[in-house]
Order: sequence, then structure tokens, then C-alpha cells
Amino acid sequence: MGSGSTAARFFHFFACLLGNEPVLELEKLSKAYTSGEYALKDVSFTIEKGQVVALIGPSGAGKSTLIRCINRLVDPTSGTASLNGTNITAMPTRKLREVRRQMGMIFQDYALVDRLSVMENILSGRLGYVGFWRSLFRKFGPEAENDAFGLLEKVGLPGYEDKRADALSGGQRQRVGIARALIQNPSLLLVDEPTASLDPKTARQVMRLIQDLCHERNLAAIINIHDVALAQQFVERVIGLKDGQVAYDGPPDGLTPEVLTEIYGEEDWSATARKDDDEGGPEKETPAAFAVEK
Ligand SMILES: Nc1ncnc2c1ncn2[C@@H]1O[C@H](COP(=O)(O)OP(=O)(O)OP(=O)(O)O)[C@@H](O)[C@H]1O
Repeated sequence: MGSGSTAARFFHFFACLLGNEPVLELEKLSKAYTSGEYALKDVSFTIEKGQVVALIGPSGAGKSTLIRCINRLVDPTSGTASLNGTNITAMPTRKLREVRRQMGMIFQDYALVDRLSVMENILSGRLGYVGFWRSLFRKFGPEAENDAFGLLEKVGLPGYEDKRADALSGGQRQRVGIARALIQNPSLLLVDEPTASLDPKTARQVMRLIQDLCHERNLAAIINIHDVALAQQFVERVIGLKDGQVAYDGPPDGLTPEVLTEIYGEEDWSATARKDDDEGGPEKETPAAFAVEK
């Protein structure tokens, strides 16, 4: 382990002492694909426990590459990513299973197994915790099943456990995807365009649900999202990528037309950027967050 990672561990330890517990720390993370072009260039930021962050930026800005570097589906070219103080960029592949179960993934296309029940889909989030034979026969134990029932309530789908995944609406499928990610007991949620396939109302419900569950569990999340207005409504921090670099890192209110022009280019942003006299800040937790569209 080099001196860089020793310094990173020191800063992580110090930040924890100060009460700002970093979950994810990126230090000059870069990725060049074989074409030689950089998809990410020196990306550095820290996400603390309980912080919900939107990752925005135009197509090709590097958002998916960043998420993939964090969960090591893609190996960064240089720089480091640390999860709870452990450098995951340097981790050998055989150890990745352990670190990946600390990262819950939520996908645009839900990634459910259609022919399986809601309960089986949720329990598959526990695959990283059981051995080969138990995973093969999908034996996760009564404790995991209890957790799954609790999560079904949380995501507003009580009584849905025996329904097949392909009998659900898009919004319901995403709720199952959220429950599957949470049953992993992750410390970080990586959320890839969770609302891209949903109508505006369901998209809001799903964003509200993610926000509420993160606050309730003090869980950090990065949400890759194209809908800037939706992001502004439900997160406390926005990171804007442009050409693989961080072009903005700040509160949703700071996304002025000028900042959006810097990230996306010239456009009439007046309908998108939150105005100073709008009701400020992301939505706060409300019981309505758990209302379900059926
Ligand atoms: N497997 C790959 N091989 C080569 N280049 C790639 C690969 N994946 C992504 N890229 C390139 O890296 C850059 C960043 O792509 P990435 O998919 O991360 O952007 P994005 O912001 O997620 O875009 P979108 O919003 O359209 O999903 C682009 O120039 C893209 O062409």
C-alpha cells in the first residue's frame, strides 16, 4: 500500500473523529478507454453518511463510467476510490464480492428476474452473503425473509410477495429493485437513472422513496439522473460532470442558468433552474412518501 493510501486512511480517520463520516472518497479518479480518450479525468469528491447526491451531465460526460469505476465493473486507469476507508481500486478481484455487497445497485431497467416472485427477487439481494449451495437453492434463511417482508412494507408493496415480477408496473418493479438493494444492508446506494422509464408522477414517487429511505437509514447515495428539475427537488447535493471532469459540486439551488450552460451548453434554462424565490431545498420526509401507485 503506497503513501497516498496511508494519507487517505489518515484523512478518513480524522474526518470520522470530526463527525463527518465519509462513506465514499474519490481521489483523482481517471479512466481512459482503449481508444485513449479520457472518460473521467481527475475526479475527486467525498460523500458522507446519509448524503444523497445527484450526478448530472450531458450524454457522454462520464456518469456511467464513474458509477462503474466505483463498483469496479470498470477498472480506473489511475486515482483511488475508497469505501469506508478501504481503497477499492487496489483490491484484487477475488475480494470484490465483499466490497460489492456494501454497494446496493438500483437500475433504470430494474434488472428483476421476470419469472421469479417479488420475494425471490428481493432475497436475491442477499446472494453476496451466502455460500454457493445456499445461493443455488435460494435458501436465505428466516431472518432474511423477515427483512424482506419489512422492506415490502417500507416500499409500499405489502402483500405483493408472491406476485411474479412480470406482473408489476414499472413503478412497482422499481420499488422491488429498491427493496432488493436495501436487503443487502449497503452503506452506499449506486442508482443508475432510476426514473428514466417512468411517468412523471411515478418518477417523483420513486425519487421521494429513495430520499426517505436514505434519510431514515443514514445511507449515502449517488443517483445518476438526466432530469435536472427532479434531481433538484429530491437531493441535497448535485455533482455536474462535463467531459469527464467535475464542473459543479454544490447545492441544488446553485444550478443557475449560467452553471447549467457551463455543464450542458447554451440553452434556455429559465424553466429548469430553481429560482431564488422558489421554496428552497429538497423535499423533506413525509408519510406520503410511502404512498404507492397500484
Ligand atoms: N466500453 C467503452 N469503451 C470505449 N469508450 C467508452 C466505453 N464506455 C463509455 N465510453 C466513452 O466514455 C465516455 C463517457 O461515457 P459514459 O457512458 O460514461 O457517459 P454518460 O455520462 O453515462 O452518458 P449517458 O448519459 O448517455 O449514459 C463517452 O465518450 C463514451 O463514448
